[in-house]
Amino acid sequence: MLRVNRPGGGVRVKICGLRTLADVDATAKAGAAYMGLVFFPKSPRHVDIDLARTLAMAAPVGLAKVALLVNPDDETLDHVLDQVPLDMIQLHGSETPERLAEVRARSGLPVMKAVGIRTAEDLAQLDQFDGVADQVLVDAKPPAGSDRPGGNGVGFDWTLIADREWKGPWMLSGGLTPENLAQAIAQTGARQVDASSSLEVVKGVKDAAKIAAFCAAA
Ligand SMILES: O=C(O)c1ccccc1N[C@@H]1O[C@H](COP(=O)(O)O)[C@@H](O)[C@H]1O
Repeated sequence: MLRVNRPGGGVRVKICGLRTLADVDATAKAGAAYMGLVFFPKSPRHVDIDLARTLAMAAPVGLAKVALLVNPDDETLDHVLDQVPLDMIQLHGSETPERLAEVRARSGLPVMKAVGIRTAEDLAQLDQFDGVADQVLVDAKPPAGSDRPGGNGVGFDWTLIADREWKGPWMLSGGLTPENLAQAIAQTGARQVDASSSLEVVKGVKDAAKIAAFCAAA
């Protein structure tokens, strides 16, 4: 079975939804590879441009700064790119492969595309982006009634991707916790993982001990 993003070391971690300098510090100290900044006003993890810039400027070398955007127009994209030093864009809306290519060209950055999975029918979406996006973020579909496309703390049936042969790099997310991470990795073969909700004391407020526990579990 071919698994492309298996560099041979440990599993790389993304901690998403950072909102304070203490979060950046905890994420760096725990050994995460990526930190995510959420630019989605309906999210409890939303950061405005000034805070995002402050947090990104505080990231040490080796901690990649990822901007999470949902169906951004060019004006929004340019504003974020002009103000915040970034290493990657995460598109978490209903962007098409064509829009992804535009965002990559406009930003000059690698683009990770989130795909929501609930049933086997959703795997067609993965086929659309696997090997096309610089990374695919394999997330759970939001539950009915949610006002955001991710960050809901829900998972999906990992057996749906257990035997998949990947064309490009990918990352697993959706309801991952320090407690279920080992099983998620064993079942899917993921070499990169992303979490947000389970690492909070209340929505939008990260906990350094939980961040450390998640990275240790990875
Ligand atoms: O975190 C959010 O609020 C958010 C808002 C809009 C789109 C995506 C969001 N978060 C991403 O969702 C996944 C799963 O998060 P969780 O661990 O289940 O809470 C994660 O990749 C976040 O980057």
